[in-house]
Amino acid sequence: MRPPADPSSPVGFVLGVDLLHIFPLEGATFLCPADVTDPRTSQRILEVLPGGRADVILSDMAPNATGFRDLDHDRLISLCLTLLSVTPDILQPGGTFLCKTWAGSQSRRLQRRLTEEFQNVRIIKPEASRKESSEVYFLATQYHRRKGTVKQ
Ligand SMILES: C[S@@+](CC[C@H](N)C(=O)[O-])C[C@H]1O[C@@H](n2cnc3c(N)ncnc32)[C@H](O)[C@@H]1O
Repeated sequence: MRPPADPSSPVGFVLGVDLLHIFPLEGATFLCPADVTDPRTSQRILEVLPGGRADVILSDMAPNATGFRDLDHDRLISLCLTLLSVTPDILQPGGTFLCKTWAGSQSRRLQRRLTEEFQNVRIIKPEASRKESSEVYFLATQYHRRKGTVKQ
């Protein structure tokens, strides 16, 4: 997501990416079908984003649930880590990363990785998220890249 340079202007740039077809939505651009785990998708995102950078990466991605809680958790964490691995190419320094997870044993691993790259990392449970669901979101702000990461 790229908010307007002039805050009084209501126009930003929103780019949606999904494996599935997304119906057109006024004011948004979509890359679909596109798999964020495919390096060609990062390339396409860079080509479409104005200035080649996003201020916010927001992920509600989830794999199709198998019903095996641990497996589903691991697959979703892996998806979040893959997305995090492309942030050096896409996210503006100072930017924000929000991703959905299902709570489980690998959550700490994701949290650790986020803490290496962002100044602030919080776990949030939005009001709209059902209380009985294990869904929680990681909100990471003030992106500074991992020490030693060199942008190509
Ligand atoms: C919980 S749904 C999100 C739905 C969407 N936020 C909405 O309100 O319609 C999870 C979405 O993640 C997408 N997804 C899962 N794995 C993906 C991947 N590797 N690349 C891109 N999208 C993926 C799925 O196709 C699905 O549409």
